[in-house]
Amino acid sequence: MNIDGCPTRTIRLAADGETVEVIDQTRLPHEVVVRPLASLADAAEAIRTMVVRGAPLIGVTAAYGLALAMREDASEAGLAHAVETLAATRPTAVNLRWALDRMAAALGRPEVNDRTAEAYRLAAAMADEDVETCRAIGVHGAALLREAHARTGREVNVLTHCNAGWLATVDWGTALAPIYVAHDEGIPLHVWVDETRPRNQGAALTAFELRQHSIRHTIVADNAGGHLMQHGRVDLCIVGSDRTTATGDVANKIGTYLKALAAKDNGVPFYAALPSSTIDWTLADGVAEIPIEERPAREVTHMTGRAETGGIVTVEIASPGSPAANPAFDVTPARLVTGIITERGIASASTAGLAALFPREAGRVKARHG
Ligand SMILES: CSC[C@@H](O)[C@@H](O)C(=O)COP(=O)(O)O
Repeated sequence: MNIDGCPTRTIRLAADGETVEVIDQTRLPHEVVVRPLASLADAAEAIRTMVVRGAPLIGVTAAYGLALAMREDASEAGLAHAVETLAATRPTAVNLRWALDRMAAALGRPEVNDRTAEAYRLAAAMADEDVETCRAIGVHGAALLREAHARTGREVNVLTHCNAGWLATVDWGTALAPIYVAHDEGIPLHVWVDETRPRNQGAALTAFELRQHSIRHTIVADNAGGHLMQHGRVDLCIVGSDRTTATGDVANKIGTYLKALAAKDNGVPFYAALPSSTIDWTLADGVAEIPIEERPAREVTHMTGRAETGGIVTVEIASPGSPAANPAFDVTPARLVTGIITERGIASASTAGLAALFPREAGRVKARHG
């Protein structure tokens, strides 16, 4: 995608061929700052502090983090330490574990004699693969928007939560990819952007992306979705996911579940868009089994933004001294999900639906579990 007309990816290699460069998402939408990552510690810190965020981008950053780590210590112990350090950064997005397992298996092969070079090669391939996967999600999902437009004959209203756009991946995004593809085809669209408290990924990042791409959108308070759906102002919801079970339960940013409940009550189709790397084939019950990240209370009690006078400021918005809790994700049960948009097509949110699109992956787990 583009920032101010320049084609941009969220992560790339610097001119020295070793340092990794990422867009610092804690500074958006006010400033576009490229941050260099030069070590394992830098990569882990960038994921933990959400300089980079979004499940697919977390996975690719972890892959590059392993490449940076191999420069420091390419031994067996060095690899194990790097995997452990990166895996501990954020618990919910399974793409992190997926990327690390894939990298560790490839780097552990006896025929690999230069682990550093191989790690950079694999990380770059993973980044390219992510772009292709997300583009395919866009192509499949755009069919839903095309159909909605053909059915209604007017602008299609989509509601999305958090940021599952190109900033959350290497390019294109997941939930926003169908919106980009459909918009580029000329389908008239308007996106309701949930602000997404507490970190405001919707108001800050999704709105930034849509504005850069000249797509009509309106930021709404998180609590507005139900009201908009009751009044027929949402044709469909599309969200991303950080981990989806083999049975179709979808973990995504906190607040997603409430939108799905409102959608069910109002007959509004509710889709999750995700690459197959987000499916945790080992899990069957999302509510019971998906680990939910607890983030600092300060993200709830304080807010960061640009002061009307210019600089970036953090202000306290809560009653001083009151305790706050900050579960960062929730799980939407499969029964509330109309369909799952993947790189291979749209599946029903069920074991059979996902297995039909990904028979090999589903089969491997079945075999492992007997
Ligand atoms: C394509 S990204 C899908 C999800 O990762 C996204 O919806 C989300 O919840 C991101 O959460 P974040 O805490 O900003 O990393």
